[in-house]
Amino acid sequence: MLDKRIFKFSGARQVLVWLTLLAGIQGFAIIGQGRFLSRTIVALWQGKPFATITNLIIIFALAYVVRQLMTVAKEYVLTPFADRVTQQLQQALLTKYTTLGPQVIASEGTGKSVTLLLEGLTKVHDYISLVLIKTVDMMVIPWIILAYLYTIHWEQATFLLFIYPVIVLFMIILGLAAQGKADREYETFNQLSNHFIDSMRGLTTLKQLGLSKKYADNIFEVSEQHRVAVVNTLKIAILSTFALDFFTTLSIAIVAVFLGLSLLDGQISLLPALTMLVLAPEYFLPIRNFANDYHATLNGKNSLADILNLLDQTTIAPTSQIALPAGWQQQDQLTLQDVNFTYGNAAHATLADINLSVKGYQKVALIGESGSGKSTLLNLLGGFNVGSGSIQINQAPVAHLRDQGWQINVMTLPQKPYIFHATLRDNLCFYSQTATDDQLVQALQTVGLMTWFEQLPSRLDTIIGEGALQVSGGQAQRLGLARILLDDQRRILLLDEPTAHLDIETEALLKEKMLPLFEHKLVFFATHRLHWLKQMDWIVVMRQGKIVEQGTLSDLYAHDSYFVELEKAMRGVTDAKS
Ligand SMILES: Nc1ncnc2c1ncn2[C@@H]1O[C@H](COP(=O)(O)OP(=O)(O)OP(=O)(O)O)[C@@H](O)[C@H]1O
Repeated sequence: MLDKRIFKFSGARQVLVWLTLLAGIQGFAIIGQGRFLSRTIVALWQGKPFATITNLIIIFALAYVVRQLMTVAKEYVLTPFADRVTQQLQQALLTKYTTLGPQVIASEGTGKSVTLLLEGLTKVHDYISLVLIKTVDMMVIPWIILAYLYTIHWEQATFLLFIYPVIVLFMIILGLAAQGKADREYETFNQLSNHFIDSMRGLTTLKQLGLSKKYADNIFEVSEQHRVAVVNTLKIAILSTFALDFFTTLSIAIVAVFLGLSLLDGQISLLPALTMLVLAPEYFLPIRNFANDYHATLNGKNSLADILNLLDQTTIAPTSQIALPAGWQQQDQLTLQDVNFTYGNAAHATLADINLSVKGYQKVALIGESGSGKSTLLNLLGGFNVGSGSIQINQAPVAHLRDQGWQINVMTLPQKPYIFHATLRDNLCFYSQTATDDQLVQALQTVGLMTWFEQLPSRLDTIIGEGALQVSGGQAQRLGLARILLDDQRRILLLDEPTAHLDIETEALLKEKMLPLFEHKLVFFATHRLHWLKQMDWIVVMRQGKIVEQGTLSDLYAHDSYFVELEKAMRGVTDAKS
């Protein structure tokens, strides 16, 4: 039940010491409560004066209050710790997602990532709040009570001692079964989250393909699987609660029978027998509480394990070793030698033996069939992917390009620039935080968005993006371009098929705006559209993660090369478009 990694969090040991201390006091309070309740009953039985009984009742009440106060105190100690840990985990998780990049979201699933960050953390909070108290109670209270019971009647105490491991064994067996069911429940829950988000995102496509009904059925099926998994976990939970209650009640009944027989035989007097009988259920109570909450905390435990496993994934921390004080300049040179890169879950290297050298304001096209590794190489050049091999900037070796000195020079324009749910102003001031409103409007004019802009209700303050004013693919692309236009510092441009989803007219219009942007910049341009190649200085041809050819366009045409073969194939596709 207890994930030992909880103890790695700062303050966990102090919390544990406090909980042990409070549980100890509570153990004594329980004994006091049992002892004085028994004495009161015996005094009543013996018909003692009311004054004697009042004192006994007062002490019993005091013990009861101390017991309850300890419960409150334990929560008082634990809740700030659980709050702090959850907050730390949330921060660490967000940082990790940012450092690991979009690949990790893609491999985990957006739905799961979102539920982990929202619901998962709440479950972890509940788990920490419950698990530590219950575990400490179970480790401390029964043994204090048992030690006291030994002073009363050692035979019955020994019986209670021996029955305890049997109950623990039983609990472990049922716990393992419950863990299996809860794992299945957790798995189906994550599947459901991912399916749901996927279907929501792809709703337009599903509608167009007439598959929305099929997907709705699919979601229903997964939610049914989840429902069955939840019910199965509940069945085990109810069964184990029932079994545990049965065993503990039976044990107490056996103790009661033997105490009764001893009373009849005159081997024990009423007070110790009654104290024993009152305290026997208290002896079993912590383990029953532990078992009852065990099932309630299993999902929290799984979420915690998932979060900690994700946090344990190695990430390469950003460095700040690369010095380009004046930004990327005409004389600067970047060299990649035998660079390899493998995605975490892939069996083979996605990029292999990459050798590439670029200088100054070169325009470099990356071409190759789909899946050949163009985007992966662009991500490596942007410092998102970190591979192995040698990288040099101006002949000085650098560990990787996840470096602030490098990344501060880089701008990217992807296939579909992401439009944040924010004002148009915030969406534009991406690379240039200090741009004035006039500059923003000028940029919108340059990318041909003036007519659209003039119709916006609050102009630059209009909220755009999901859940607000929607923009078309072409408009998003133009906004992405405007982001780049507004920056006059960064001189390295990474473009990942920025016009792939645009019609040929929009592309032609945008090309006009884009080409001047390429001046005085180092440009890496991944594309399937051949007409861009004429404007490029250097062409890198990729195939199955390798650079198979590189050179100027005329160099490549001069040989009967893979490029010519690829070009023919691409022309077959693009001729229809261009
Ligand atoms: N996050 C990822 N995890 C594992 N493998 C990945 C991941 N992203 C891409 N790949 C794999 O890496 C290979 C190269 O993909 P990449 O996206 O770089 O190709 P590409 O040339 O840009 O393709 P396209 O022209 O279709 O965009 C593919 O086989 C792809 O399946």
